[in-house]
Amino acid sequence: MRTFSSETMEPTAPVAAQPKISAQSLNFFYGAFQALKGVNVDVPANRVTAFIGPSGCGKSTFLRCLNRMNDLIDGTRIEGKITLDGTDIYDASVDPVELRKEVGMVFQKPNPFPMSIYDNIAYGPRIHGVREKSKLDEIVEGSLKKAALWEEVKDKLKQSGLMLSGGQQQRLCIARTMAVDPKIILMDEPCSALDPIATSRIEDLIFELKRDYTIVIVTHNMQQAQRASDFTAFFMMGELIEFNATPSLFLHPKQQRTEDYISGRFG
Ligand SMILES: Nc1ncnc2c1ncn2[C@@H]1O[C@H](COP(=O)(O)OP(=O)(O)OP(=O)(O)O)[C@@H](O)[C@H]1O
Repeated sequence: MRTFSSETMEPTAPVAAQPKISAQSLNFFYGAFQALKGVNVDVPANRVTAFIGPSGCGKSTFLRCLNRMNDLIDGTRIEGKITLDGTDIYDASVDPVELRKEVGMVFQKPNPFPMSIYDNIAYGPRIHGVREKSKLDEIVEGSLKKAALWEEVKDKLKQSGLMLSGGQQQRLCIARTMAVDPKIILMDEPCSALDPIATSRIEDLIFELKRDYTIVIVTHNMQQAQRASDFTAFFMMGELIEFNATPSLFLHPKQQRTEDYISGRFG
């Protein structure tokens, strides 16, 4: 399997794992403004892939294409193809609600629902038809354990999720995402509102989670990309400039613009 830089269409790196998501010739428009230009990338399964690049380069737009969140914005248009396990996610037969169950998302600002910790986690499974109390209990406990939050909250599951610290709230949101059993977790700057200790806990968690999930993380923090990701995609002005294994991209960038960005010459 090969990956390509959109600039050169030359292979940039061999990728060891199977692609979970594949974008081909992806263009994305907000009205007349083209935010993504000819993006080709394979996101490997059970790995962490970081999207980096200067503000406004299209990282979040691309992330939102992966679970069709951009469908919710009026006047947008997409060209090209995105496949998940080989299935075109923009095919008319795909239900975006079902897709978002498979491709969960965690946002920049922790956004627990204004309800109990338990109900935050049980909310998604209930929507998808789980009614049995014992099953919901199992999902709540399992998701909180996976999100490394169980020990801190097991005695206060009836308390509001809004009472937790910022870092705990973000782990609650990660647990909530996992409760509907996704395959992929998209994270849009999940640590930008957190202090260094809470950030470090989320990074440890991301490392643990890649055993079971494919993770894509948008980050402005290049140290975080280096610490937490296996692969990195560098975007600039809507183009994917370079994609490679993270150590290679940071130590031996192939494109001058990647080198300029990671060495802090702009951005
Ligand atoms: N809803 C929208 N309507 C119109 N233009 C938008 C919308 N959202 C984003 N854009 C534009 O698309 C481009 C890419 O934005 P995007 O948020 O994807 O960039 P980003 O790389 O994630 O930026 P940041 O790092 O600042 O979050 C920018 O020029 C932005 O102004």
